[in-house]
Amino acid sequence: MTDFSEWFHDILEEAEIIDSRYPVKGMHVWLPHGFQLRKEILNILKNILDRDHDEVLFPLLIPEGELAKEGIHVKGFEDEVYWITHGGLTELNQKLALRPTSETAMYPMFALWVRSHTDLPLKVYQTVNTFRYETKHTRPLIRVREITTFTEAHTVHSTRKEAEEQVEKAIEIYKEYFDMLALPYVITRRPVWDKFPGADYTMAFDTIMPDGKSLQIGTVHNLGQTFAKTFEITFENPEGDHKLGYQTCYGLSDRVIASVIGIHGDDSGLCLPPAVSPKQIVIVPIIFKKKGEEVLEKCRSLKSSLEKEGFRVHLDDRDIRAGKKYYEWEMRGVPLRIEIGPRDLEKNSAVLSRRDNGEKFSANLDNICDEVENTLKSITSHMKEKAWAKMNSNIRPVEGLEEARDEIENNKGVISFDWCGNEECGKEIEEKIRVDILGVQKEEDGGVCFHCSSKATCRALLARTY
Ligand SMILES: Nc1ncnc2c1ncn2[C@@H]1O[C@H](COS(=O)(=O)NC(=O)[C@@H](N)CS)[C@@H](O)[C@H]1O
Ligand SMILES: [Mg+2]
Ligand SMILES: [Zn+2]
Repeated sequence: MTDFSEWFHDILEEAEIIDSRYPVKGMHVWLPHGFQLRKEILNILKNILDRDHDEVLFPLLIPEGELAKEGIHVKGFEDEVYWITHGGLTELNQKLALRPTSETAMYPMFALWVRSHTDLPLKVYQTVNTFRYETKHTRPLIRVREITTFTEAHTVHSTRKEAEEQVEKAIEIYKEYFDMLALPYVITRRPVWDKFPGADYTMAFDTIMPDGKSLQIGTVHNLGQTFAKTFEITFENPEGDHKLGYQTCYGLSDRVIASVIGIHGDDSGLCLPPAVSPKQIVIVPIIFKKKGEEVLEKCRSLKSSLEKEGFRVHLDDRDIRAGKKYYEWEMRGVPLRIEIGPRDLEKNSAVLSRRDNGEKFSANLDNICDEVENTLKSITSHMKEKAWAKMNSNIRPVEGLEEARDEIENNKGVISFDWCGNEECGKEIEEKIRVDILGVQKEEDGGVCFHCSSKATCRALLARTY
């Protein structure tokens, strides 16, 4: 883990997450193990969104005319959009964009769907691949050109207040989601120069990767009425007047998977939160000459009773050394290993071994399901505590720009500081010490800006970012 970038690339290969040899830069193949991890991570999110959103699916291709309608939005994406110009040998009379995100695919349809206030609030989401011709250094899962796991939610409301409330609800959804993945985060309001193109304001979730650089792992945008005006998303209110809708959208990507791998991983490999590990438990029979068959029998019945409880279990009965199995399943991040040998048969017990802290203890087979349930729960809370403690130790308050420069040069991580909030001061800070201002963490009067010494209006965060 001393060289995180190398560790990250190596583990993606060794744990068979993706194959990055695909011959298009920034696009990779999901391998079976990685695809299962991605599926479990997506399931958690879908179960939360499905409570009060409808899942939909929009076309990948967006006519140039629609994409170009919202000036600020298209300006923000114009150098990232992939274009389709031909169908076979026939040149298309209108270029088609591969969606970089789906506002301009969805909102012409929202204009057809939304007629009356009774059609609101409209709350849909889709999990699709989106395409962005990223010119900065691409990295698997972190900065890709095909964002394969892009979950975007889009909502329409009848009042500004309700849209603002939806932004808060989306923030709660992301908190619940990241908590289940034991991922720590800071939440800030992005500076105006770094908000989503076309949004009134952007709330962002950032985490800190092991190399001290921050990674934006989720964003929630209040779109106000900008897109409603452009795409004529209007509704008839109870008094019969035609009003413009108020919108929000929020999104997550492959970066969530990158964070689960990077933040919880260690020098033994992956360390997966039980909620998303493709296999939560691996049973390893300790076979000697005598009693081999009985041990295997016991392992099989243990597997089926755990599976009946809904756990994802693998029985590794390959004829290879147990040590080799331990290495492999620890590298693949399985949270809990259960060993059963002849001695355990006599005592009707098994040895449980935790991947997160290496703890080994024996448990009675009669109440093994409760033992497993409780152990997996304590693994999740331990992983969460550990990750939050590490992140919080990497957020340091400083009094001045030079101190911030030293901190960032020596430790990277996140710096918190008193800020005046205005643009040219913020941009000067970013240029002078080569950082990004993540944004405002808390509105807070009193104190002076740590750079320009004018009145501070907030507590803000800055970092070197991906
Ligand atoms: N090139 C990329 N590779 C991986 N993830 C990315 C990439 N670009 C953006 N993301 C992730 O996608 C999230 C949503 O993207 S976004 O531009 O901020 N927001 C939107 O596109 C809005 N339509 C909400 S879905 C970001 O928070 C970031 O975590
Ligand atoms: Mg971008
Ligand atoms: Zn200032």
